[in-house]
Amino acid sequence: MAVSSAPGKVYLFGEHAVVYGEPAVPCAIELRARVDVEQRTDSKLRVHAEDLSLDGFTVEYAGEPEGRPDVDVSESLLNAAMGYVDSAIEQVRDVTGEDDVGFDVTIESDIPLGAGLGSSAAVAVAAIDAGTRELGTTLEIDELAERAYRTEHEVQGGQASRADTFCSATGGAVRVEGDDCRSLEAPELPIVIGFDGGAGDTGELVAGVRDLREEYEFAADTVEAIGDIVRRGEDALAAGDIEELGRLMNFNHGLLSALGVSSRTLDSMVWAARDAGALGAKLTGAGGGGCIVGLDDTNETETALSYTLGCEDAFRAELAETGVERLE
Ligand SMILES: Nc1ncnc2c1ncn2[C@@H]1O[C@H](COP(=O)(O)OP(=O)(O)O)[C@@H](O)[C@H]1O
Ligand SMILES: C[C@@](O)(CCOP(=O)(O)O)CC(=O)O
Ligand SMILES: [Mg+2]
Repeated sequence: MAVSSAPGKVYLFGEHAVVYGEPAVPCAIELRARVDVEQRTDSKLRVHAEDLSLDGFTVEYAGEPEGRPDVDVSESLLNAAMGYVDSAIEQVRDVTGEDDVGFDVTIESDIPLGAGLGSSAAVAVAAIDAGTRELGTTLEIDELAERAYRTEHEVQGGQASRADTFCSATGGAVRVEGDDCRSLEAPELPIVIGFDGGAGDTGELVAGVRDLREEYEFAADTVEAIGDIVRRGEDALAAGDIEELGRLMNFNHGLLSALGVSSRTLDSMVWAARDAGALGAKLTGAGGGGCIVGLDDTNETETALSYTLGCEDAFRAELAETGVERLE
């Protein structure tokens, strides 16, 4: 058996725009997905994913060729739920050339699903890493990140960036622009997260921004303006200017909101954080529902969020210095 874990992330800046070649700066956080992979004697794939709960059902499912789980939900919901693991295992088969190999895969994760904290990337990175090691191949981190990116690309309907997967594989703060992925020096950041208990469908939200960009020139300009914010943000990060970082995060949230990916609860958590004195606050990840990220080194934001209608959980997040961890 091989066991790997990989962290989730928050976006300081640049989600969505990064899909169209603008830069983005995500930052790995100490919430992890852990994946155990054990080779089977047959070619079946069985996935135990106790956290995989969508619209109130929890499944232990077997991927192809054992068939779909017997649960009463739509095919598309099920595909969205199972897609990342199935596709990660396909990458393991592809990179090792062992097309007919079967696995038992067990996933345990601290990262809420579909909430913008990169659970999909963490699961893909950890699953590919453990799966390849189970077959005796240890991938270089860059290759691992690339393979995990292909998983996200496939499941998100052909549109994804390398940001989440590179960040999860390497840890720390990173900068991603197209296929140029690098690590950044980052100061200690007082990260606070608010979670509305909900989720957004990454593929759908990405498609929504794509349609807007195609229809309106000003939406395409908005995406480019996010790129400008990210470039300013990098300077602020390098200078350790947290106040400027906060202002830029606020601006970034406004533009994401204009692109239609915020929600009432995300907006109210963002405002609660700002009213409490956060230096900045924005949604993180695909949006639609899920998490916001704020910067505040006092307890005020966390406290204010915990009293905010629609906020289910508020907590501080530490930067994860290490990306993938090879546990067994
Ligand atoms: N603990 C888990 N077990 C199984 N699959 C998971 C787990 N966490 C995440 N996933 C996969 O990732 C998907 C959520 O990814 P996504 O919509 O991109 O949101 P995010 O990456 O922001 O959490 C889930 O639908 C599921 O397919
Ligand atoms: C919206 C996007 O920029 C980030 C999605 O992040 P998450 O899956 O919501 O954590 C999509 C991508 O970069 O592939
Ligand atoms: Mg994701």
